[in-house]
Amino acid sequence: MLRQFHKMHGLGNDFVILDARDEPLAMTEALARHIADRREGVGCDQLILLEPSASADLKMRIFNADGSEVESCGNATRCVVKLTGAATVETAGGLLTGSAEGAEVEVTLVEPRFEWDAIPLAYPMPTDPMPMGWENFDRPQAINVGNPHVVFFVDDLEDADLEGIGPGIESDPVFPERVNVNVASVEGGAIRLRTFERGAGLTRACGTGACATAVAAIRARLVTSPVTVHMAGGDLTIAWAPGEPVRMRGSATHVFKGTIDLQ
Ligand SMILES: N[C@H](CCC[C@H](N)C(=O)O)C(=O)O
Repeated sequence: MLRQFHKMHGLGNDFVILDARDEPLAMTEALARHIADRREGVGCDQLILLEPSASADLKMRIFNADGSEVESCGNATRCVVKLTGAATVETAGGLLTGSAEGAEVEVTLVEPRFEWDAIPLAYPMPTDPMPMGWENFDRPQAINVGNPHVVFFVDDLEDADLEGIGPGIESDPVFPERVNVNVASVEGGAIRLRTFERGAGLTRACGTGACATAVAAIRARLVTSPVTVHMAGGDLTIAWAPGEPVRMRGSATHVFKGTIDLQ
């Protein structure tokens, strides 16, 4: 069975987007893993499936490269808004709004959650910061921005062994739904960020990671809103104040349209 797809990326965090609004497509973890495979499939960090929605212009389902279906994806939301012109997007992490403004896309995500059971954590504990450590990464803030994140602030980002320590934190039993791992430094009023993503590993940028990290830095009075977040793939501008949803602005790039044989 041949299906058309769009290949897009948000700051190097790349996606295969399948539009199933007119022609349903039964997605499985195995099929998502196959499409995301960079040798036997098309290759992407996340597979994005568009479906009809009763509450928004469309529904966006997100599957990590390991096949796991998750609640939210910031970079992909900008790509979907740019590709479809949708102004409202239903996701498992909440109802999002977006608009394309020239070369950039502005997306409003959800209001961040901070309670232990909203992250979620396996048992009650403070989340600002968590009284826990993993080797030389300790006392992170835990924040849910539609999906779960922990944020570690360090002095030397290059020295942080995120590749080595990330997998153990991602799958620590204290995170029953696993977690996205963010390590950041604050320099000159801006944030530099690296993210080890749940279900995808190190990516060149993470939109929800940038949102969670900006919220953590604003709460800790390390920066003021709006704040620029620098990542390997490029920059996002994040705005937030307590009691508000998080707003993200950045690019979204269409690379090519293709056809895949789903057998
Ligand atoms: N790995 C994330 C989903 C993709 C998030 C990221 N690509 C973004 O731009 O927000 C999770 O399991 O919650």
